[in-house]
Amino acid sequence: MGLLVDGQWVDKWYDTKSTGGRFVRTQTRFRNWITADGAPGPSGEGGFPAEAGRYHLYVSLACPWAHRTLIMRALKKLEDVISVSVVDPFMGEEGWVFADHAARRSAGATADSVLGMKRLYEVYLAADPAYSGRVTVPVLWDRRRSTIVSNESAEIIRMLNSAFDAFTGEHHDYYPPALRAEIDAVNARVYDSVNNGVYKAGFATTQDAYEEAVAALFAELDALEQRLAGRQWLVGGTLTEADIRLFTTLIRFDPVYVGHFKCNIRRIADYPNLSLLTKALHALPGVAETVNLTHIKRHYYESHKTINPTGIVPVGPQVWWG
Ligand SMILES: N[C@@H](CCC(=O)N[C@@H](CS)C(=O)NCC(=O)O)C(=O)O
Repeated sequence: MGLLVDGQWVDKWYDTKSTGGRFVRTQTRFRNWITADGAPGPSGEGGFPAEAGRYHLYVSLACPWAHRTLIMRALKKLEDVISVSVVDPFMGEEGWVFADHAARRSAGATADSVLGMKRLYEVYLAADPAYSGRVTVPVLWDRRRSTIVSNESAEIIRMLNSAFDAFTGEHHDYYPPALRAEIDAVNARVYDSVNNGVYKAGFATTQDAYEEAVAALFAELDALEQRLAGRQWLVGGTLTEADIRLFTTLIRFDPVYVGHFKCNIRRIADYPNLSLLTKALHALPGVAETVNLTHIKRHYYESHKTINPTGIVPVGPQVWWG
């Protein structure tokens, strides 16, 4: 695991010394938007019009942020419009690598079918030879301009939701204007305490930082459980991106976050309403195919050597969501 500094790969774990043992996520760098007509989006520059066969997603099946993009691609039926490459689940000293370069190839991982690179950081360097920063998935690549459109999952799912309607028969809006304020409010809480909260607990290097993160995480899970009493979805009686964003953490929770990240006050299986939400999303057409428990468990337990030095991957738990 590492990062690029002025175009050079440096093998380095997260630095929590300067932040009192707290894990602080860095800001995402490529922030352009694909739009229906190529007009600029809320950030970045224009010139990325929606087209079939032009854009490519680099993902990890282990990663909850990348998982959002795969779910949105499946729900919007964009499989034939946007292609995908999948990195190997093990993130070692070279960071994310593609299947043909992996030490122990895992079913479901692929080669880089666009650029033929061995390592994901080479894709970043193809976009910017002097790039400095973390090399994360997901990455949305533009074949035409040979650059990265975006590496911010929250924005990529909105592009997939709204820009490609001319190329799909599936027009459900997962971020409808009338619900945006409420979706944004739910997303903000879920992001801070749950999606990122599990990482804050797991990557903490002081007892205080860990306990603070776990307390906030379970307070928010308890609040979400209450919110879901008598309703199927988080916002507005309809499936929205807020549900998708919560789901990718929920599905990893019992198999990984309870043990590996020590988020063990309760399991999601102990929350009836959160369990129902997990099952409902998993049952949607195309979603189960985006869930790969082998990649999920292998990535976390094998890659984070400071947390799990033996690299042993637990056998359980039994799957309860479908
Ligand atoms: N803000 C990014 C975060 C993505 C992210 O952190 N991905 C993780 C995998 S779960 C990653 O690639 N980490 C590599 C690293 O930090 O070096 C997003 O949501 O798209």
